[in-house]
Amino acid sequence: MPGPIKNVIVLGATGNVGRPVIAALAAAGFVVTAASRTPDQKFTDPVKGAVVDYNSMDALADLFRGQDAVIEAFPPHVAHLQSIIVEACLRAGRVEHIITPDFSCDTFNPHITELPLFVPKVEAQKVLEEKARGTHLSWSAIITGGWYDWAIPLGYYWINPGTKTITVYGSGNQRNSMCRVTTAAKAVCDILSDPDKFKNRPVYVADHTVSMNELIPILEEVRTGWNIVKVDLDEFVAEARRLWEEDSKKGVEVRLLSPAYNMFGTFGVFEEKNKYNADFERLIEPGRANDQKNRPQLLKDVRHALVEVGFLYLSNHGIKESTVNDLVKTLPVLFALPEDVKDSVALRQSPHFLGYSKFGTEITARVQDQREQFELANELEDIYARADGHPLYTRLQGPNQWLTADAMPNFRFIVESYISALQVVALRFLEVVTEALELPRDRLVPFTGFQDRLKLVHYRPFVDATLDAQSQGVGPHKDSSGWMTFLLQASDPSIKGLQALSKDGVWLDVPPVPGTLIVNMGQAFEVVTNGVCKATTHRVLLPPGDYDRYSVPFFQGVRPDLTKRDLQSLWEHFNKEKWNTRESEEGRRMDSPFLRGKYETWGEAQLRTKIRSHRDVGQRHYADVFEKYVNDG
Ligand SMILES: O=C(O)CCC(=O)C(=O)O
Ligand SMILES: [Fe+2]
Repeated sequence: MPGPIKNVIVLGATGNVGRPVIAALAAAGFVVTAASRTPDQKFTDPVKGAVVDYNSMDALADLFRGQDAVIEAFPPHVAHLQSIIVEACLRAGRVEHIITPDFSCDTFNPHITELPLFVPKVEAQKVLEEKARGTHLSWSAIITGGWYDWAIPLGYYWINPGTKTITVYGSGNQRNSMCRVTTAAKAVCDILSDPDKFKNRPVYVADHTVSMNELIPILEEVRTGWNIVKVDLDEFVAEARRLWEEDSKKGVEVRLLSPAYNMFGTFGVFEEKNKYNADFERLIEPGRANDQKNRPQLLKDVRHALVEVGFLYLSNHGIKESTVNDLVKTLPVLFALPEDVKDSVALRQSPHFLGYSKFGTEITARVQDQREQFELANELEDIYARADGHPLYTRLQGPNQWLTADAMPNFRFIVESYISALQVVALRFLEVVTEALELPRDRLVPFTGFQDRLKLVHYRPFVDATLDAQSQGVGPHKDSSGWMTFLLQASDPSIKGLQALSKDGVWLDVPPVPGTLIVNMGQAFEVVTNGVCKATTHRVLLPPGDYDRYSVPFFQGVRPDLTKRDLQSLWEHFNKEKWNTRESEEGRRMDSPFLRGKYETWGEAQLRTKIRSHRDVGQRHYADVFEKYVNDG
């Protein structure tokens, strides 16, 4: 039996698969080296950055020395390197396990080589098996289907929210399995934690298996006005063949960028008889919800907390202690930086409202809040700037502003690891919530968006504050930007401040409990559940004294293109007679204005809220709509 896997090197570290895999591995406690062909300054301790040179066997073997596992997260067109990599693993001596660069369609299907884009991958797999046979080296291939989470917002998928187009290939009845990148990243961790269980075989991982004809009514419930385009599959594959041959005649080498490549991939997904195993639902490994014994009690508790209470503590959430501790330790250092350093990433510079806001710039319930904060999000491309045709609110999405590594070494890595870990927790928790509210599996996931936001917050009471005149950390509010909030109270447990408004209208302390996160619902969740689950009103009131309080709320994203009608699509399920619920008078006054407001999409309402609360950003980056949003009552 090989020893447990600890040291892991990821090849293709900067890609769409590499980055989340690295963050998930580091969050799970593996010692990670991130290797890419060009030097990348982004990886800092504890993740080690490294440059990989596939032309030198010696250099490669050196790089692998001391590693227990190699993850190949590069695109499959680099798979001809497999022979060199396996050789280097064997020379390095200790490497026990390789995860191959599949992360796509089922390359173990016997018909797959009919789709020429997969041929190099299949050949690489053959080489791997030949070379590893009889050695201590084992491997796993992760089959995921399409990456719908990053592909859909970019319009790369057959659902294109930018152009509001759904393309249906053939009958539309073919089901296919599809995956989120974070789910695959979690699978990498699961496999490396128990490699024997998964060794020398494909592992099937996916979040959903659906057909276009099943998906269209769901998409239409969530948002109307889709333009549906039908494509004849025979003509489509004939055209793919023609383009592929034309490329061959021209001597095209990097096929990944040519249309024929994607067309064959699409055909593989929509072939009518599942010849290429695009629907692999029956093969998906359990992995989720393995604590069946306690499930009924858990569901009861969660339902009670959501409907009757509004706030809950989440323990045993599975986030690695060091991921939380690294962040907690960073906060005092971060906020102690000189004001000009913090201001180098000022929020006002960012059209995405991501950056630093100093003390006293925020007002809640007409009183100035006593806090400073950094707003961050999972790193997304600024698609609004990149291509025409996206609605203005998509501009909320975009890259973070990072402090330089000199000012804050490791900062980016610590934050990204935490965000990745929280994304996984939030999705797992949503599965429990869905079941607790008696909804079909995956029914709530379509309400969640692609951008999750994180705030790092620092509070200080006024020096002259008294018990009668306490400082307002943040005034009473319901969270507006998230679907669910997962809050980390990141100071000593003796430091209080957070309070929630009970159903009877009494402010209750919500003290920090080590090892837990506090979960509360956001305004969109309240609307979707027809008010059955109230977004609880809360505030931070700082008792007088000389201390600092730190907190880190993570706001799970809401899909910005949701309309009022979309948000009401579950109201029949959440009918008020069946689901008894109540709220205090003060809480009711906090109600979400979205349904009453005049804005059609959630994203536009969000943009309006952001512009109104950060007017400097609004004037600077949204001059055309500034007056309209600020003066609309
Ligand atoms: O700092 C806290 O504990 C709560 C922060 C909060 O409610 C918010 O920023 O929305
Ligand atoms: Fe809040």
